[in-house]
Amino acid sequence: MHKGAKVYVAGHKGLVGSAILRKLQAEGYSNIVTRTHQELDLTNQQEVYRFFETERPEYVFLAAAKVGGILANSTYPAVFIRENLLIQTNIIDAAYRYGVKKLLFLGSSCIYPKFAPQPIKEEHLLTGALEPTNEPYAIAKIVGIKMCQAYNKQYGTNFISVMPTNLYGPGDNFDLETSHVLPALIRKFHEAKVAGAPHVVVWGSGTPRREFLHVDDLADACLFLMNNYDSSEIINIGVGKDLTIAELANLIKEIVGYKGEIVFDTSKPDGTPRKLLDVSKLFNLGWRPRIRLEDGIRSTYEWYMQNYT
Ligand SMILES: NC(=O)C1=CN([C@@H]2O[C@H](COP(=O)(O)OP(=O)(O)OC[C@H]3O[C@@H](n4cnc5c(N)ncnc54)[C@H](OP(=O)(O)O)[C@@H]3O)[C@@H](O)[C@H]2O)C=CC1
Ligand SMILES: C[C@H]1O[C@H](OP(=O)(O)OP(=O)(O)OC[C@H]2O[C@@H](n3cnc4c(=O)[nH]c(N)nc43)[C@H](O)[C@@H]2O)[C@@H](O)[C@@H](O)C1=O
Repeated sequence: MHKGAKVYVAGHKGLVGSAILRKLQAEGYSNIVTRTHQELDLTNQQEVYRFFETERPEYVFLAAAKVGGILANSTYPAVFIRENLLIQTNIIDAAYRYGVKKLLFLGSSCIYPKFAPQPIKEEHLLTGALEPTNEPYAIAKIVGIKMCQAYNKQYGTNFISVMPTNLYGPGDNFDLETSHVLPALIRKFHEAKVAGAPHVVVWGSGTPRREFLHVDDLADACLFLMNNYDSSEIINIGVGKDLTIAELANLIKEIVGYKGEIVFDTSKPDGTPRKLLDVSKLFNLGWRPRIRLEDGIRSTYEWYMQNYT
């Protein structure tokens, strides 16, 4: 991408889209196109075609999606499969019809089988059954990958698919019903500290392992791949290390400065036991994350305090 190229960031108000937008602006890209959800409903095919016909973006970051944590995914499976299929199908097809030079599709580590060998390599896709709590969402993401590959094969497009691990950072969703674990625990420990509550409830057994990547590192990797990766083969984005939910909870407890107890609610689902990504393919291209988990949690906690309290 040259600095004057017309770049469309779909989902620029979200966690990932806003980080990509910040990164593009910081790098001096001067011709960025965005639309809010209110201005353009990406589930509406006619509106999406009209937008691409009028704006003619050259590059697309597809970071618009219906996204949520384990509870939202298992409570609203129909919404997650429908909206994700529509959004990605409309954008990928419009990108082909209106001559987009390159598109980057954001998948997720939940596309891999529940019991995939760890760390999970890209070739483990479609080698086993999926985790039930987010299967409809994962299936939509797999369709997105296959659609990019099919369009590349049949139409000669350059649509790449990247698979990030669990993300966090400024702009995250802190709603306790729909968020992912890391922002949820920042909020729970903070509110318990302020209220002087004796304990904080952490869902599940605390034993599942998760890998966390700061969204500014993810945005950096997305720009790197947009500029340096041209292949239909999917590519993982992560840090190469994970920790248990109990370890994460203790780390956040310490950073927030909460002195009470942690109680595990085993009536809530654990989800997949582990999904550590094998990131050797990305690292071999020369990319590395920069933000340590502890530093990233500290700055995200500061962002939360400035924006939510
Ligand atoms: N967060 C994570 O841990 C991970 C995320 N990813 C992937 O990264 C991508 C972005 O996720 P993330 O930034 O976390 O999600 P967010 O929910 O923070 O952002 C998604 C954005 O898409 C917009 N959007 C949703 N539906 C529509 C629609 N119908 N029309 C227009 N805009 C819409 C949302 O707007 P509004 O809020 O107004 O609806 C929001 O701004 C997704 O593809 C996700 O699968 C992958 C791995 C992990
Ligand atoms: C990114 C990824 O995100 C999702 O998968 P997930 O990793 O299972 O999501 P999660 O962050 O919500 O939970 C991680 C673990 O943490 C535990 N946990 C403890 N306490 C809280 C808590 O308070 N909130 C939440 N949400 N989880 C909690 C929780 O029980 C689970 O064991 C999918 O939507 C999937 O689609 C996807 O792509």
